[in-house]
Amino acid sequence: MTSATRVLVLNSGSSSVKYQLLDMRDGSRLAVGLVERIGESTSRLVHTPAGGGRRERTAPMAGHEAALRAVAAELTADGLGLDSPDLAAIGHRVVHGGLRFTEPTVVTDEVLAEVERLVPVAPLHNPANIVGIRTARALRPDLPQVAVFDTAFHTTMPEHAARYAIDTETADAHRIRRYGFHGTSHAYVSRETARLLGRDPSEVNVIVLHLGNGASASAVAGGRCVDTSMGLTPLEGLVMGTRSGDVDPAVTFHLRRVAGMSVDEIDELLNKRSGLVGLCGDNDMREIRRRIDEGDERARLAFDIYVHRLKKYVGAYYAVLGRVDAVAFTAGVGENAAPVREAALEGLEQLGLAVDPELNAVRSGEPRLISPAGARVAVAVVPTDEELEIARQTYSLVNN
Ligand SMILES: Nc1ncnc2c1ncn2[C@@H]1O[C@H](COP(=O)(O)OP(=O)(O)O)[C@@H](O)[C@H]1O
Ligand SMILES: CC(=O)OP(=O)(O)O
Ligand SMILES: [Mg+2]
Repeated sequence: MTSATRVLVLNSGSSSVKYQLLDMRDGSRLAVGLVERIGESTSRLVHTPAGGGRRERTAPMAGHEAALRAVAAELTADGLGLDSPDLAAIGHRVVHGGLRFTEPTVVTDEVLAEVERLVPVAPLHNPANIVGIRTARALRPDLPQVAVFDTAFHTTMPEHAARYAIDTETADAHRIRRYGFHGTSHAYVSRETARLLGRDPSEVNVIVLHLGNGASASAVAGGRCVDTSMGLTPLEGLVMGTRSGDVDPAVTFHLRRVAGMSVDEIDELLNKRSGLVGLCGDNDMREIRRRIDEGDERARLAFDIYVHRLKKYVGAYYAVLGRVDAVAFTAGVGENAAPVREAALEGLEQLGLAVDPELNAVRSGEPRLISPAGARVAVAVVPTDEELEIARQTYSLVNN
């Protein structure tokens, strides 16, 4: 038990850090912020304390350690420094936890070594998470650092969904299987969707579509994940901002043998130069919609490919679940891009799926229904809150 009631959450991405300081007595935010373009000369920190007064700084930050030290300085300037006795713990998003981490975990040297061992299967994410943990630990060695894993929610997937159909001995020797990611978001959003419907999560089947820069779909039956679109790494599944999602694995052999690309070059191509950016040069859905409105054909095709893949996963997870109570759209694209929601469900009326154009056009930060009154399946927009969920899990671990 601790009398301290605050939790700092760090969500370190490949070139960014999102952070929030929360008071767990009521879940309120004391400060929120973001550092972008880490490693470039134009790194930018945007910090907003609870009372308002947004501050923005542009200064080169060579890596995540420099970024976190800059964040700590901003918090100190607001009297919310990391040295505060009110801080109970620091919660970290860790993307890959393999099979071992099914619950939030207090970080020890041994835990850190395991997260390090998983770097090859989350090369864009785990290294940043590790630096985040090390830096936070150096700043407050006495405080519990808690890792909350993206993979944890998906560990309930049955073997027939988690295994690839490849030679079992080879797969087991190298722990090759589908792990799934964005689990904190899929867990939070599926629960919030049940709440929106006024029902208990154990009673509802939900298809969650987490569409951010990285994107994934999941089938959640009675609160448990039964399938998800990301696999061994966050590359499989939906078309994303810069990642290809599903391709025939033979594409990689072809690029190696015929195009003469190295494995690292192919990795970079599929993770960073594919998806929307590879198709049309832009990865931001706002820009793509603007270009479509101007008659840009490449942007139109990129949008159509994105939506076609999404629709296929909705159909697949409908079949996996058998009965679907709700489809929930979340994250940057899912929460904001009405044309994506409309196009993804277009023509699925036979499945009881439809979007009401007027409700779909509403802009709001609140969970809301966008299906027509009386629809067989609820379609919802449910803003995700990975930071709040990480803070809750962190606080509950250190407080019990
Ligand atoms: N108003 C908007 N309309 C359409 N798309 C948006 C809007 N705002 C954000 N997005 C999309 O959301 C993406 C970012 O989503 P987000 O969930 O924040 O991603 P991540 O957490 O992976 O960085 C942007 O790249 C953009 O495509
Ligand atoms: C796992 C993953 O894809 O995360 P993000 O969307 O933050 O890149
Ligand atoms: Mg995200």
